[in-house]
Amino acid sequence: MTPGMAVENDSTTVALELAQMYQKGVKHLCDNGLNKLPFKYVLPNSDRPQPCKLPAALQLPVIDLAQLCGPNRCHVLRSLTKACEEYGFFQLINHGISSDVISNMREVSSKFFELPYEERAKYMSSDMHATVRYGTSFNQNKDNVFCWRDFLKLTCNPNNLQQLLSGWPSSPAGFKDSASTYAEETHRLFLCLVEAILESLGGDMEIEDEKLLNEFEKGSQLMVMNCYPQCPEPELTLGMPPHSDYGFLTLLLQDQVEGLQIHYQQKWVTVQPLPNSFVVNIGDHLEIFSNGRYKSVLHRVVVNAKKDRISVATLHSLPFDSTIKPWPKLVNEENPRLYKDTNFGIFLDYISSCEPKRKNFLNSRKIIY
Ligand SMILES: O=C(O)CCC(=O)C(=O)O
Ligand SMILES: [Fe+2]
Repeated sequence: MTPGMAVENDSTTVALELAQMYQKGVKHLCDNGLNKLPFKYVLPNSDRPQPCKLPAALQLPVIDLAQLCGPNRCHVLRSLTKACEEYGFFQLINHGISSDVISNMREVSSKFFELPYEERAKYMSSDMHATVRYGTSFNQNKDNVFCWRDFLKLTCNPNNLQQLLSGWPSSPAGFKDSASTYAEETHRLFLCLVEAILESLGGDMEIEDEKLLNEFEKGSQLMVMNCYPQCPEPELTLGMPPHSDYGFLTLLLQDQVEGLQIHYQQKWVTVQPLPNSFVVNIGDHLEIFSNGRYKSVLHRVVVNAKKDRISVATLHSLPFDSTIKPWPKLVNEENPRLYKDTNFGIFLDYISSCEPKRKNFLNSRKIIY
C-alpha cells in the first residue's frame, strides 16, 4: 500500500466513525463534551437564523377554551377564525388538562432523554412506519446538514392505544402511564378544537358532519417529544428546519425556554412561551380540508447556548387510511377545489423518496389550473 492510500483509508475511517457518531444524536454528542459545533450541523449562511439584536417577539392570539365551551362561543369562534386565517397558530388557555398530567409528561420526557444512550438506542429505527421511533435531526437518513435535535416519536392512535403501549419505553419509571394519559387528554382536547374549527368553517353541524367527527374520534395521533440540548454555536444551526406539520392540528407543549419561531409577514418571529398553555397550529391536512382557507404555516426551532429545551407535540388527523380532501361544502363554482386527494400513504412515500423541505409536500398536492 502506498503512503497516500494509507492516509486516504485513515480519513475514510474517521469520516465513517463521525457519521456513525452523528447518527447517535446530539444528546450523545453533548454528553461526550463539546465546545464547537461539528461541521455536520453548520447550515449554509442563507439558512442560518439571522444574528438579529433582538428577535421580534410575537404575542399569538389567545383562545380561551373555557369561554369557547360557554355562552361566549360565538364570540370566541370569531377570534378562532381570525387566528386561523391570519396566523395559522394560536395559544390555548384554560384547556382543562390538569397541571399534574402536564408536569408528569414534562418529567418523563426530560428523564427519557437523560437515560444512558444504550437505553434510548433500543428505540432507534430508520423505518418511517415504526410506531416507536427514537432518532435525531429532521430526517437523519436524508439530511445533508443535521439539525440540533433528538426526538422520540410514538404512534398513539386512540382506537388501539392499549396495544401500542406495549412497545413504548418502560424507562423512566411511569413513562407509559404518564405519556398514555397525556395522549388521551390531548386527543379529547383535539376533538373539542376540531368541532369548533368545523363550525368556524361551515356553520351549523349537519348529520354528515357528525359522521366526520366520529371519524376524528378514531383518528390518528402521533406524539413527538423533542429534545434540543444547549448548543455551543447556536447561530450556525437550527433545532428544526422550516417545515409545516402534516396533520390537521398540532398541539404543542413547550417549556419556558424560547425556541419556536413562525414565519409571519415574511419574517421569522419567536413565539413567547405562555405558562399553562398549548401552542396550536394548523397542519397540511386542514389546509387541504379547508380548501386553502386555513393555511399551514412554516415554523422552525432555534437553539441556544445556555439551556436545554424540551417540547412535546401531538399531531392529530383522520384515521391513517382515510382520504383527506377539501370539504365538499367549501367547494363551489366560485371556490374551485384547490387540492388533490391525499392520505398518509402518499405522504410517507413522498418523504421516503425526497427530502421534505418547507411546504413541498403540500405544494405537490395542489391542483394547477
Ligand atoms: O419544539 C418546538 O417548539 C416545535 C416542534 C415542532 O415543530 C414539531 O415537532 O413539529
Ligand atoms: Fe412542527
